[in-house]
Amino acid sequence: MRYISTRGNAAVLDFEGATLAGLAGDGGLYVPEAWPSFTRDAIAELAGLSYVETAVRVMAPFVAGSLSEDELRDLCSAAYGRFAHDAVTPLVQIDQRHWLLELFHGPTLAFKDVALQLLGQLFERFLSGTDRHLTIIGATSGDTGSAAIDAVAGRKGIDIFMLHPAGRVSDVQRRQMTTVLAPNVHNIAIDGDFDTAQALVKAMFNDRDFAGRFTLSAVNSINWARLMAQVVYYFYAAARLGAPERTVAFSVPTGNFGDVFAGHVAARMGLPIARLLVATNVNDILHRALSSGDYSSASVTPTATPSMDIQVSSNFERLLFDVGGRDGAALAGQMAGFEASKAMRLTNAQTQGAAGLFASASVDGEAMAQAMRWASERAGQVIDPHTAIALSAARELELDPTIPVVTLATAHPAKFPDAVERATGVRPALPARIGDLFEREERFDSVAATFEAVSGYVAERAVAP
Ligand SMILES: Cc1ncc(COP(=O)(O)O)c(C=O)c1O
Ligand SMILES: N[C@@H](CCOP(=O)(O)O)C(=O)O
Repeated sequence: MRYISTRGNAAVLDFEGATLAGLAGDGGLYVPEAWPSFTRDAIAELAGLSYVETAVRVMAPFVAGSLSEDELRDLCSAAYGRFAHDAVTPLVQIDQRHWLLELFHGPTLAFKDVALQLLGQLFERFLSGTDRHLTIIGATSGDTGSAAIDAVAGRKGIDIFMLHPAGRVSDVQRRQMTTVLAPNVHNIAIDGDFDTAQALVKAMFNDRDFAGRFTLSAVNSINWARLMAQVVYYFYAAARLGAPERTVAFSVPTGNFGDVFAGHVAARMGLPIARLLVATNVNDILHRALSSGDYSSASVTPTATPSMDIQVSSNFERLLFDVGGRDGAALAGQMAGFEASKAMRLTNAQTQGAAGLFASASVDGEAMAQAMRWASERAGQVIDPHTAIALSAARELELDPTIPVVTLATAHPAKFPDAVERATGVRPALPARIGDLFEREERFDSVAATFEAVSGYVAERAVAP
């Protein structure tokens, strides 16, 4: 499989190259040159397979040329062996129509573990036998950070620098990052929001002088391997609900557009998906873009769903590329305009190309709390606020009522105990394996949210290749 940049002007790479590079050299994002295609028979065969076998079938075409199926199976077994549920991502029924796909049984209690546990294995595999040293730089609104840190802490040949917005992640989220004291882990609190952190990370990748001094890599969903691993659970869930004979809809709590883009990839590969519902909180740039073509960024409003407090969604670029005619040069111009003005209009091709599959909704705090109460009263399910945003949107989705709607449950409720308690009266406890989180020592540095300060901090500590 070959990977090309959404902006059409970067080296074409194989899977290993795209995984290690993270961001493309022209500022774009890597995508497969063509989508692999699954027949109906191949989808039907997935119904009885374990998560690991499903993962091997779904991901094998994407890693072809870089990993054999047996190598991929070994990496998946190691990655998913650390999950606390045998099904890895179990489905839970709430009522006749609604299901939850629980994606939070990994080590750090959010869906990010599904991809990042594998990415940690991939980094180790691609670095083994070389003397390369990776400098990973990432930005987090709370969940990517801990999942990435857990995946690479203590690994040889890797340093990770993780930027989080000070005061804008939950205490559990922050401690899950800052209590990891491995010497290759560097937590940086910046005075700003997630968009600022993400822009600083991209600026470091795009600064030739800085990037030329280190072997930079990414753990955010700008890294194609992240999304590839997330495609798997769409197949896994749909196969269990009767695909390909039965179509399924998915409601996805959305911020950086990675998780829902993975659903788009599954649909491109032939999975019969009736609808992908993009559910945002009041930071609704994606809802505005999909419903009216207006992709203009406003300032971020802090909410009870901090992981989705995002107004510039990295992976939306991948969708615009894919549904807009795959014209890298045109998209490079469009993105340059957006980067300058923080506003753009989608082209007709982009709007219409997205409309066939995507629907969207913006959900406020009250509707989120109601969804939490409904899940608790209807099915005894205590859900996290991000999941509740998507469940609330799912309940309003206009669709043939016989089509099952799967809401992606992206985080364990114990990551956001205050919001859950406010809505339901129940204070979810941390699982025993991290029960002592609040007694652990924390370590992080506060750094000014400027390119000079953050790149200087990284440069002082990073290892040249
Ligand atoms: C718990 C949770 N739900 C939903 C999202 C949004 O996912 P995405 O950024 O892939 O759209 C995030 C952050 O990424 C998250 O941490
Ligand atoms: N919600 C995310 C934001 C970063 O998203 P990513 O999927 O691009 O890593 C987080 O928890 O950090």
